[in-house]
Amino acid sequence: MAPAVKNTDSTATNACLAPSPSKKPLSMGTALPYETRTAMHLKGLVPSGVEDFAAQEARAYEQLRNKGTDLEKYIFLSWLRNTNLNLFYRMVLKHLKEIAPIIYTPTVGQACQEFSHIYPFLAPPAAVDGLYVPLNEVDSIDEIIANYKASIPEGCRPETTVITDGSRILGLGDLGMNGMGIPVGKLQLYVAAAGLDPNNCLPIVLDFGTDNPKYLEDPLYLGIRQKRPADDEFYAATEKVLNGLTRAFPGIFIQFEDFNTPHAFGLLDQWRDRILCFNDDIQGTGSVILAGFISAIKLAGIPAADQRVLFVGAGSAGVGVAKQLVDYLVLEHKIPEEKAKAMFWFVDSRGIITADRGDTLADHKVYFARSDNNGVQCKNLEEAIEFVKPTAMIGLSTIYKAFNEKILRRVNEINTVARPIIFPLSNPKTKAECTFEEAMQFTDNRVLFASGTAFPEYTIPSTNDTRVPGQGNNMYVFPPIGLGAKLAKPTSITDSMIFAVSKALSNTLSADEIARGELYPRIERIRETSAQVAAAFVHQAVREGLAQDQYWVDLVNANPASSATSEIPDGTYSQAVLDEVTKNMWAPADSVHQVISTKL
Ligand SMILES: O=C([O-])CC(=O)C(=O)O
Ligand SMILES: [Mg+2]
Repeated sequence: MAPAVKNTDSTATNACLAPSPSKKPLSMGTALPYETRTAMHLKGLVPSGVEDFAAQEARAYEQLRNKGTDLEKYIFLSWLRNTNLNLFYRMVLKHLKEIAPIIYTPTVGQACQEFSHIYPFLAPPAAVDGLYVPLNEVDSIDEIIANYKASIPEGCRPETTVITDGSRILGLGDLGMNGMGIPVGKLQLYVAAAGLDPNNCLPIVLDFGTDNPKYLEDPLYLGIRQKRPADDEFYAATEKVLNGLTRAFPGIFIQFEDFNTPHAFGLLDQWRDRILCFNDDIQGTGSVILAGFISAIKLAGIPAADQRVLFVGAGSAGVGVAKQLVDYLVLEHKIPEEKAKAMFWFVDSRGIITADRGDTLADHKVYFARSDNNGVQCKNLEEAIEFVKPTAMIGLSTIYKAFNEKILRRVNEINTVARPIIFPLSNPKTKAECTFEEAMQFTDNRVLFASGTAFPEYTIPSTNDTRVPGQGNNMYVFPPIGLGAKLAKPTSITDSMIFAVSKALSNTLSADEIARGELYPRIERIRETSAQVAAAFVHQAVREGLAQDQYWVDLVNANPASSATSEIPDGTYSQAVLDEVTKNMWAPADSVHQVISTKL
C-alpha cells in the first residue's frame, strides 16, 4: 500500500487530535512518555512500559485478528475508534484491504441490523458517534447542534456530513435509527480513502421512525417507536434539520445516503441547487459504475454503441447509474440520446419495464420504459435475457443469487464475441446477485466483473492465475468528491463534476491492472487514486466557474490541465493541483511527540 500521505503542517493536521484544555486528553495510554505522565498526573495509572505507536498498533492488530467473527471485529474497531482515534486510523490505513469490509460493506450491514443490540455503553461526552435527530425534536435542532459542538475538540468544525434516515439501508430495507452505522462507516472511508479530518466529519441519523415491524417490536430497539411520517411531514422536518446544519456550519458538504428511492430523488431535486449536497446512491453509485463501465467497454471487444445493457432492479441507484451511462454515451461516443437510451432495458419485479405493461410506473422509471416492444411483455429475468440478448447485466435488485448458474451460462453463451460484463452491485453479500467465483466459473473466466460488496480473489484452477474482482463501490468516488468539495468549495455539485470524477477514476488504472482485466484500481492504492480524482474534481469545479475558494481558482488557472470544455469534462488534472490536494490530506500522527509537542 502507498504510504499515508502526510500533511506538511503537522500541527494543523493534528490540531483536532491534540488534547484540548476543556476536553479529556487524547487517549494515548501506553505511548505517553514518563514526563508527560507525570505532568498529567497519570503516573502509576498505566503499566510502566512506554511504547511507540507501532507497538500499540501491533497489539491492536493482534486483538483484531483474535476476534472470532466479523461482527466482533466491527465492535472491537468501533470501540478502538472511540478510545484511540489515531491508533484506529493508523491500523485502518495500514490494513485497509482487510479492514474496509469490516467497517464498511458487507459487515456494516450486519452491524446496522444489530445496531441497537451491539450499541456500546460508552456514553457521551467520552464517545459521540454523531447526531441522532428524533422527529419530535427537529425544532430543537439548534440545541442539538450546540451540544455536538460542545462535545468535539476545540478548533474542530464539521465540514462534511453523511445523513440518512435509515429507510433503505444498503439492500437491507428500512432499518430505522439502526441505519446510523452507515453514516459512521461512510465517514470512516472519507478519512481512510481521502484524508478528511475525522474530527470534522459528522454522521447524522434522522430518527424518523420505521415501518419495519421487527424493530418496532424489538424491546432493545433504540429509535423512536412509531411509523414513518407522511411525505409532507418528512420534507418539512428534513428542511428544519438541513437549515439548522447550514446555519451552524455554512458551506458544509452534505451527503444524502440510503434514503428510500422517492425521497432520495426528492431531496436531491429539492436541495441540489440550494446547498452543497450530493446523493451518494444516485450520483456516487452512478459515477463509480460509469467509471467501471468505461473501463469494461474498452476491454469488451465490441464498439460501445453495440452494448445492450440489462438492468436488474429499478431503484434510485439503478436509474441513477443508467442515466450517467446514457450521458456518457452521448457526450463521449456521440451517440444520439434516443439511441443511447435504447441501449438500456430495466427489469423489476414485474418484468421488463415497458410503457404498455398496464401498471402505473413510479416517476423515476418512466424515462427508461420501453415503447419498442411491440406489445411483448417479458415477465421475468429469463425471458428478458432471451428478448434483450444483453452484453452487460447490472444487478441492483437486492435479490441474492439472481444471477444463478443458468443465467450466467446463458449470458456467456449469447456473448460469443464480446466479453460479458456482469456487475452484481447489490449490497451486502447476502443480497449480491452472484459472487466473483460464480461469475468466473460460469463464464469460462471471460467475465468483466464489478460487485458492490467486497469479494475474495479467485484462482483459476487450470492456470493457477489469481484474478482480483472489481469493487464497483461508491467508496472510490464519494471520498474524493468530499475532499474536492471541501477544498474548492463549489456552490453546488453538478453532473459535469460527477462525470469528471468517473473519467478520472477510470484513468487511474495502471497498465498492469488493465492488462489483468481489472476495472477499478486496487484498494491498497485508494489514497493515491482519491487524490487524483479529487484533483480532477477541483479542476472541473474551477472550469465551471463554481469554485468559491480563490486559492484553488488561482492554482487551477495557473496550471490548466487541458482544454476540455465544461460540457465534456475529461477528468484531467495538473501535477501542481494534485500535489496540493495531496498535502491537504489528513493522516494519523506517527509518534506521540508529533501529537503533544505543541499542546502539553
Ligand atoms: O454503501 C455501499 O456499499 C454502497 C451504497 O451506498 C449502498 O449500497 O447503499
Ligand atoms: Mg448507500
